Amino acid sequence: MTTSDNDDKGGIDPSVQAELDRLRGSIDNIDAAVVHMLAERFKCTQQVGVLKAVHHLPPADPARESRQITRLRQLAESARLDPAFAEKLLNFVIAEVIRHHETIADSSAREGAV
Ligand SMILES: C=C(O[C@@H]1C=C(C(=O)O)C=C[C@H]1O)C(=O)O
Repeated sequence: MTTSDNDDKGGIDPSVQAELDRLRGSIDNIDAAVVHMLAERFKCTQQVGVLKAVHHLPPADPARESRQITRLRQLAESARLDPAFAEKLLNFVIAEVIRHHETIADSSAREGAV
């Protein structure tokens, strides 16, 4: 990017705009895929939450999480993604899943008490 990429009216050079639009189109597609993949993942984890509540298993499984983090860090390294970022992202998602599992377990316990 140089100052010559902007015209006198402060607009963006059409070829730069075209490249920006192309890249942003791909970013939008990737974001949509991420949302759809997360939605599918949460559909599965909700079912795991019900299974755990019915069988009185704890909402969190730290041993499983630790295996997932090891695996995801390796995948991130081979994909040239920062492994620390991949770990943070997984922990963020897992924390939300555990919160859901706790809610499912609470409502299951309340239903059992009726
Ligand atoms: C989904 C599960 O429950 C929790 C959530 C996990 C996840 O989101 O990947 C992993 C381990 C558990 O703490 C599970 O036990 O598999």
